Amino acid sequence: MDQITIFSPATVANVSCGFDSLGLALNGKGDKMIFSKREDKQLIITKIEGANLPYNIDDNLVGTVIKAMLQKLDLQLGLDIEIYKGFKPGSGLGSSAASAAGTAYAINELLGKPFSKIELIQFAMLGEEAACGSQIADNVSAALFGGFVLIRSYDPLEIVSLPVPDDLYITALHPQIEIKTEDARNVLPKDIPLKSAITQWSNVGGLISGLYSNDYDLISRSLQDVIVEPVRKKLIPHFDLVKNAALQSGALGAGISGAGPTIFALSKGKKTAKTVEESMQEAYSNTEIEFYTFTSEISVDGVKTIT
Ligand SMILES: Nc1ncnc2c1ncn2[C@@H]1O[C@H](COP(=O)(O)OP(=O)(O)O)[C@@H](O)[C@H]1O
Ligand SMILES: N[C@@H](CCOP(=O)(O)O)C(=O)O
Repeated sequence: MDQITIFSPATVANVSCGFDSLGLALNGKGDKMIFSKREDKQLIITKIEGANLPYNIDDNLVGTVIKAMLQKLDLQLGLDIEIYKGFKPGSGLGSSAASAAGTAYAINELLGKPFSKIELIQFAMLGEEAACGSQIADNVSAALFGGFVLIRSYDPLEIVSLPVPDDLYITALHPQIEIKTEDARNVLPKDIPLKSAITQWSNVGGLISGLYSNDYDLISRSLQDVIVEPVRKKLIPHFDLVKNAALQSGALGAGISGAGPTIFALSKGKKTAKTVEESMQEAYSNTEIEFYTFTSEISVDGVKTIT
């Protein structure tokens, strides 16, 4: 194989209660990337559309992921790389993860699949580290596996695929401001009260149980974050306004997508999700900040080959 074109989905990390542990993949929203072998051994980013990102291979996390994979195999490979970003970096929708997971998947395909899925996640996590300083696995695992995922353990890395109830829809409102994941991690508390920890891990258990049993009321009661959201919401203008609008119009729950600023809501059924989207839009249209919204199914597919 001399060339591969892939699609890598946008993802929502944390899903309220599962900081660094839960993630889901979005349907239809994501990045396209084309990797073409070169005669020589150079890695060249030839095109970037949709975002202002570094062309220098050592400054773009795509280069970090490729170099780690080639080094592991003691190989050299020349590539032209085209990156078409479907959404902006710093949006809370896993932009760095879409690039990192898409690159790990594509290079593995070009090399004849020498690596396991867990190894691909580990390479993609190096890309996340290059972007935000931490080897987080939630976005890249959701992007590579598709659906809803749980990071059961970071060391050793263990990913569990969770069921996705048929009627679960996600709505998102993206205020047009950028929040770097690294900055949003720096505001987090180092210690948390035991009472908050108990509430949080009980909600994670409740959410996962609700996904397995298709129990939307249980999912709804569990979509709460008492640890991260109270701190990070201060970085997102009018967060409570949008969250309340989503909840009042029938959403099961709402919260910060990844590190923000995107605000997400989960709903049962497309009709409710559309009503929720309209309410979120209406609430934000009275503010000074530009935004866009969308409603999506949760994608059962992860990164995939287009051609
Ligand atoms: N291919 C890439 N895709 C996205 N971001 C990249 C890429 N290469 C480097 N970066 C850098 O990573 C940072 C974005 O990552 P992050 O803050 O985690 O945003 P997001 O939440 O969208 O993933 C930016 O500083 C950006 O310049
Ligand atoms: N668990 C991470 C997820 C960051 O997601 P992103 O899409 O904002 O990069 C965190 O919350 O810091």
